[in-house]
Amino acid sequence: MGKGSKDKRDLYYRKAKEQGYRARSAFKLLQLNDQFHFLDDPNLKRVVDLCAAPGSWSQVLSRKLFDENIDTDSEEKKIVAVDLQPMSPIPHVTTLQADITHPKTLARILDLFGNEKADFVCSDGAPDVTGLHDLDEYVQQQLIMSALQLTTCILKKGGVFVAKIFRGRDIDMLYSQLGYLFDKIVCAKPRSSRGTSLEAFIVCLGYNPPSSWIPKLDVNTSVDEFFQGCYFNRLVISDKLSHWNEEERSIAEFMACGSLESFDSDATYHDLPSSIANTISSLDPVQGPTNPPYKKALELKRSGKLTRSV
Ligand SMILES: C[S@@+](CC[C@H](N)C(=O)[O-])C[C@H]1O[C@@H](n2cnc3c(N)ncnc32)[C@H](O)[C@@H]1O
Repeated sequence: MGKGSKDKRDLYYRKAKEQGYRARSAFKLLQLNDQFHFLDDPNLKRVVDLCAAPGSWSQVLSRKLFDENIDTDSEEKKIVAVDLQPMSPIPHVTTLQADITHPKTLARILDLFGNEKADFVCSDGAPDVTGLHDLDEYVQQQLIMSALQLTTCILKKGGVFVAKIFRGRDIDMLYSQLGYLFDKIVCAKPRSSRGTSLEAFIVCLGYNPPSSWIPKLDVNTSVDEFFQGCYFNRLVISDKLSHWNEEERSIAEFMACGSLESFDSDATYHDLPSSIANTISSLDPVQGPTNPPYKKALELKRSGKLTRSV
């Protein structure tokens, strides 16, 4: 594959570089926002981007809050981006290299917000895949739960939470549990997210937990323990079987996002207007990797010290 051929095959990859975004995922958040307008609220002040590296979602947040909404008081606005990996600086974004599952991370974010709650939290988290399908699915679910736990500790009432999910076997359960904490849950699929992938995004609008429920961030808490108190009066598990009550199944509304004119991420465009097709030349990445695992090997190779142990 020649340099630049990905520029032609994946138009979102190309568009990201043209518009100065570090990753094509920027368009997922932009297309979600086109549908739900959560970033167009002029009162948006404190925003958290979980699992943020390399930072294209943070770039979108920075542009929306500071470049487009210049009329509102920028003194009060704050964006905090958290990732295990280091991130190169982004204007108006405070980056934390930290694990979202660790309670100290929550304390650090609250500290940066002066103990005020956040208006919006998003998470595009994905763990490293092992290839063992069941293990990967389990770790992904744990990461979503951690993002949710952290969010419930930091989000203001009425706030919005957006997170990447994979529509696996048990996803209905997550939708119904989220329904206890938010006014509305939508499962959204932006056009820039490949149709062939199970990836989708839950958009949770109007944080509104039961008044007696206490949020907690603890990786050792089981899902049942976490939601304890939410089910009050809504779900009863009984040993005695009474007559069958047909309970409404909780299925999140599904919504495709992104205008029909936007590119389809699964399509190969053979018929780009020649004015575009002929001018496409490869563009350099917007931001090189900060500390890739292969960095040391490259340095050794350049200095002729790379040896292979047999
Ligand atoms: C798909 S990338 C995020 C892309 C980002 N939204 C963007 O637009 O540039 C997923 C990220 O999740 C991060 N991650 C995975 N587990 C994490 C954890 N426990 N704490 C913090 N970050 C985590 C990974 O380091 C990775 O950078």
